Amino acid sequence: MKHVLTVAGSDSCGGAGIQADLKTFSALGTYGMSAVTAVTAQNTTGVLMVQEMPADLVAAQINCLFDDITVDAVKIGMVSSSEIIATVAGCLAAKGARHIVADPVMVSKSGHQLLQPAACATLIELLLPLADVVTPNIPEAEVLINGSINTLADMKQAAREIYRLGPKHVVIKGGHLAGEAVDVLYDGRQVELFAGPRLATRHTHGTGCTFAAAIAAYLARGFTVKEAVRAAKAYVTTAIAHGLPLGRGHGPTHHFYALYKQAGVLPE
Ligand SMILES: Nc1ncnc2c1ncn2[C@@H]1O[C@H](COP(=O)(O)OP(=O)(O)OP(=O)(O)O)[C@@H](O)[C@H]1O
Ligand SMILES: Cc1ncc(COP(=O)(O)O)c(N)n1
Repeated sequence: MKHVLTVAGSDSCGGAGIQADLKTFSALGTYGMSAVTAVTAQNTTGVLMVQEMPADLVAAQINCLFDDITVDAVKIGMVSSSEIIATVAGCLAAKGARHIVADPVMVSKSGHQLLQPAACATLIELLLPLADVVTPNIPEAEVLINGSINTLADMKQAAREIYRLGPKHVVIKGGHLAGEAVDVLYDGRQVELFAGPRLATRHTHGTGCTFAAAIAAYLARGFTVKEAVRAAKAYVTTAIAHGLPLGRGHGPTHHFYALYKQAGVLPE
């Protein structure tokens, strides 16, 4: 079995962050490990409180895993400060980490800032060049290019511009545009589109985390980036289709639908 590490924030309601990543890793047949960068108190309606972990504790979590266990892929989610970003980038570079998927988390679906605005430059400078795949949503891509994205053509152009910042592949997620949910992959040569139906649901908490974690799990299992993005898109679409109507806000995606169905624990 392959081993995948998530470096991200903890989401107490289990829909996004570390919790979404670990569920995704398990659902996709990989062994999940974590380095917690921050603890958030959040539910489906919003983020109430955030406590960053000390940078040396973040470093210790990452280093002790690489010193003991083969890490086949790494997913990076919420890394809120310049100090934490520099620490994570330094540790991963020093350990020669492979298959790095960086999800440049900036603002939660409920509107809470998860990246300090001053840390954005550090994310661009230190994290993007380390990434095999970077997976901004549309508002994040707009910040990275300092421009606006309203159409599929804008997404393709933005993917090219973000590629110039150093990642080996760019996937811009189309969850925030209207129409079909189309994700755009650029590998420095070609643009590929991954389209899926737009599902009419508000239970989309953690879709971006789930998608990036799935790409990391598939890369660990030996898929090419293109194959991993295709498979991750199928995985997140199913997880959204069976999203759980928990709480009063955006409920989480469902990671184990097929398994639970087979086990007979879901109502018909
Ligand atoms: N309503 C929807 N129906 C189908 N697919 C969707 C929908 N919303 C998002 N997706 C897909 O989910 C994945 C994540 O995209 P999205 O743009 O929502 O990321 P995100 O904003 O980073 O998510 P989050 O911040 O909630 O973790 C993409 O593959 C996108 O196409
Ligand atoms: C710890 C953590 N990481 C990431 C997200 C983004 O997910 P979403 O945009 O669905 O709120 C989040 N809410 N919390």
